[in-house]
Amino acid sequence: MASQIARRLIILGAPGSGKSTIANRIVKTYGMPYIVVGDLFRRHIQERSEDSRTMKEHIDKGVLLPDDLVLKSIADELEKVREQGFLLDGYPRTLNQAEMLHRQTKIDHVIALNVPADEIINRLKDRWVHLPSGRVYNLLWSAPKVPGKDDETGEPLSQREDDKPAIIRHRLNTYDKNTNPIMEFYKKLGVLQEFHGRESDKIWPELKKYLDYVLKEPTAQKVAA
Ligand SMILES: Nc1nc2c(ncn2[C@@H]2O[C@H](COP(=O)(O)OP(=O)(O)O)[C@@H](O)[C@H]2O)c(=O)[nH]1
Ligand SMILES: Nc1ncnc2c1ncn2[C@@H]1O[C@H](COP(=O)(O)OP(=O)(O)O)[C@@H](O)[C@H]1O
Repeated sequence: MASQIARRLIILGAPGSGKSTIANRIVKTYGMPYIVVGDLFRRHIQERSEDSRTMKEHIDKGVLLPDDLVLKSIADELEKVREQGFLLDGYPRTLNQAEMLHRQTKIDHVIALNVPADEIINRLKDRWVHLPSGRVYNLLWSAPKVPGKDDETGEPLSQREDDKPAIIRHRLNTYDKNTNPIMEFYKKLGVLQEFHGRESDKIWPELKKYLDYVLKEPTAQKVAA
């Protein structure tokens, strides 16, 4: 079912909490454009485009990229989907990013995944990705049909540099440091909804019930004429 009115959604969560996994189910169910900030940077790095060196240096060490570079990178993508609405994954990661976005684009719903850290660390050691598409697999939980190969293209899967345990711990610390001010920001705006759990298959039914309700409500931003 595609939502008829532009809805602007954000999915928040720690690295490895299942944002991409859940976001793909949201996109399949409600049919809105899906912007994955991390994949955007990985594409820049693969294409060796402008700023790709800075991006690679930061990402391989699990260090957040400068706020202004991030907003510059996603501005064009958001502009392209302003009318249809979108699901944004991987932004904001700092309060400043949330405030900068709020000045440009009002967000209708913020979905926050809350998954225990031990569960996340356990998952990420088995995360394999198909870099060109951003498709995500897990050797124990959602393995590819052919080991090491992407289900759709048959191209090789790889593990991300920043999924190494030491880098993950750093990224989780960064997330813990930054997340409360961002959650408070969206709580004050009355758009935050948190979902707690250890498994995406348990979080999804509750999240879908919530979205079925809110996406039917005509509360979304009237698309600017
Ligand atoms: N064991 C397990 N793995 C999961 C679950 N949900 C997602 N994953 C896997 O955990 C890893 C992180 O999920 P991902 O969607 O990439 O999280 P993101 O970093 O927040 O986008 C991937 O390998 C997923 O396939 C789950 O409920 N259980
Ligand atoms: N909004 C952002 N602000 C700053 N850096 C970011 C942002 N989003 C992604 N990055 C950079 O890209 C890396 C990978 O992000 P992402 O693919 O979203 O990780 P995950 O899917 O594991 O949460 C981050 O560790 C960070 O270095």
